[in-house]
Amino acid sequence: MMKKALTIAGSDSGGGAGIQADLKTFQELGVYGMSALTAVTAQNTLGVQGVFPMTAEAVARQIQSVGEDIGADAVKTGMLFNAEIIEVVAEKIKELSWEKVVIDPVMIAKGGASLLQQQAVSALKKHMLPLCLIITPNIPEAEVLTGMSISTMDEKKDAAKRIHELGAKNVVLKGGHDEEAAQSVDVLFDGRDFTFFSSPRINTKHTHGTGCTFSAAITAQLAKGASVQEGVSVAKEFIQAAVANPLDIGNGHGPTNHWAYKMKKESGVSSWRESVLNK
Ligand SMILES: Nc1ncnc2c1ncn2[C@@H]1O[C@H](COP(=O)(O)OP(=O)(O)O)[C@@H](O)[C@H]1O
Ligand SMILES: Cc1ncc(COP(=O)(O)OP(=O)(O)O)c(N)n1
Repeated sequence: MMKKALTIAGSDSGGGAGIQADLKTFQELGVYGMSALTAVTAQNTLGVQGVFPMTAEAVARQIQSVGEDIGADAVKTGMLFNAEIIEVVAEKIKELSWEKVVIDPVMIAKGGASLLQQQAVSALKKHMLPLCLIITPNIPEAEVLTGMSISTMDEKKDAAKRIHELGAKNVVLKGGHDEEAAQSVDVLFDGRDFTFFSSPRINTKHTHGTGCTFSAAITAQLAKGASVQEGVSVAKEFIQAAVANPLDIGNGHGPTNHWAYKMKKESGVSSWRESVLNK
């Protein structure tokens, strides 16, 4: 039976992040993808040129339409933009009794554009964190959620514990912003133990949408019945392949390569370029 995943997130017209990244990732991991749009962004690899939020009513209606007919085996949230949208999303998740919920607490795009109003952070903490199975903050987002500054591994572990105390059952503190490190290390805290997911850091500017893709891959795996640990492990492999095989699209921070993981798995070759060139 086909497994289904829903993304509740913003649209990235450039196709590298937001619902576009999520749906590509769901498809590549063999899961039927659905979307409830929270905002339309005019965006490309150079930055965000405009943000046009949906009404809270429109967001609620989309989620209800999916829930009352199709259903979802797992759900992720990305850009939620304002407190009104956050409140209706939380309401709908409760009403529909969805439990496999992954929150990517999207706040600021790489170019600096705000994708979450500052006054909505407390709504995110109050309404969304207690509902989620996994939250996947990057370092700046974890700093906002905890109010602490994070640079050392001890600080990362401390921050993960504090976010867990806010109600998130599992916290994956991502290491992509640790630019000096040789390894990109994501720290998972499940309320008791820490697990470290480490991969060589790739020196590239084409990392647009890494967080969306990573959290969508976890969601797809959860939809198929994976445990939290298994889901994060596959997501880490997925994003590593996607970053390691850039597509060179646009003039700025280009998207990652959503085909790379599956091509690598299916062809057995180590790089996506190798598999394409051999065809
Ligand atoms: N240059 C890189 N090399 C390898 N992995 C990376 C790189 N940049 C990000 N990642 C991985 O991509 C995922 C998203 O991380 P991050 O960039 O911190 O999130 P966000 O896009 O939300 O800022 C994590 O698994 C992280 O380890
Ligand atoms: C519509 C939309 N949603 C989310 C993001 C942020 O995506 P992320 O994966 O964190 O990647 P960067 O923006 O940091 O490259 C976005 N840009 N747009």
